[in-house]
Amino acid sequence: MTDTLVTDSPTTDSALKVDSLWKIFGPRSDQIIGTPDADLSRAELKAKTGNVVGVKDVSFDVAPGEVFVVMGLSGSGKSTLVRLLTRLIEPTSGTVTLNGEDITAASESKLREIRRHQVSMVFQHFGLLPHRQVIDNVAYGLEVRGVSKKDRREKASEIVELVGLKGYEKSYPDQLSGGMQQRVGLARALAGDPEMLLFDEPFSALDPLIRRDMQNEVIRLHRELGKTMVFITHDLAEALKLGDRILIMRDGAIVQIGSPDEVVARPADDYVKDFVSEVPKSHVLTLKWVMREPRPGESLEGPALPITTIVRQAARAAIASEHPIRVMDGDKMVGVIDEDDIMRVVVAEEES
Ligand SMILES: Nc1ncnc2c1ncn2[C@@H]1O[C@H](COP(=O)(O)OP(=O)(O)OP(=O)(O)O)[C@@H](O)[C@H]1O
Repeated sequence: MTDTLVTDSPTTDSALKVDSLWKIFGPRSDQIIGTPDADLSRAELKAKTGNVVGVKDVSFDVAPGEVFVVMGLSGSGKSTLVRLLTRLIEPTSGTVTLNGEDITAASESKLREIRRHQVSMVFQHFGLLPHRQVIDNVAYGLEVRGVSKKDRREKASEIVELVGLKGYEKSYPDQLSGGMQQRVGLARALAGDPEMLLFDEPFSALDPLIRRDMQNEVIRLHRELGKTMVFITHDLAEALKLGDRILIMRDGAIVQIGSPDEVVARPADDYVKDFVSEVPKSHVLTLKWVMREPRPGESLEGPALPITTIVRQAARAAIASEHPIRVMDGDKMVGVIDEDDIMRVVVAEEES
């Protein structure tokens, strides 16, 4: 979502830190971790013990303001993982730390406080209150918190405008399209000014065009508000579009964590490779992955572009310039790229 290449674990303090998190469903689920059975595949464990691994030894860090996407097919454990983050489901083992607070050790009252003030969730089926107008749906969380009617209406109007629903304050949910209802859901999540937003496949039921609008809306809101976001999806294109980094899950475990360009350029295994095979490479890869050393005698007078530029965005400059583009990492030239190099990426993606 940003042009910044986030490769390693964030160096800033984490907004969210997940450490060796497990969720096993079934009988005696707490007696599996640490035994050889924990190494069995999900199917083998189920056959042997009747337990199902929902989330398997998952660790990751999310930096403040980062958009972190968790992607996987149905059954890969995404919903379980997102619910573990606020302990809507109890972990079997491991820890979740939110803004320095150990969620796994928090009391019930602390958890309620965190869910009300620090983290908001946006679901596919948002569960808007049908007999309440948009404005009161948006203000609902503030009402629960005991904010006065005047103050919560004021805040809710501000947020309604922010998500593009101005004029619909007095409508009821069933008078709105699916996309607009999801905007109400977004507004409701934002009204309490949480530090983090958790999205659980919020746009999966929307038509493709409306879905695209909503994705753009998330990008815009992130730019304006800078909130940390954890976004769950089964859609790779959505993951690549929204994520600063993407965690790919399979059978409850992590297959790869990386920035969109890393995942596409260096898939961790055949599973990810298969996933990304249809992705238009020139839309995702940055110059980092396609630049080369200058050839002897080659002109170094071409325009300079940052190494984080997406290939497609560099194409116009490459075509317009007689000289190769200089690829810059800060002030340092780290390589060059010309029209032919870019064409090679585009042709390769057409062939695949
Ligand atoms: N309460 C439960 N009891 C037993 N097994 C469960 C429970 N909840 C989830 N599972 C199992 O855990 C695994 C992960 O499920 P989860 O719903 O987290 O996956 P998902 O990636 O979110 O899939 P989907 O997109 O279909 O919801 C699945 O095999 C599922 O059957």
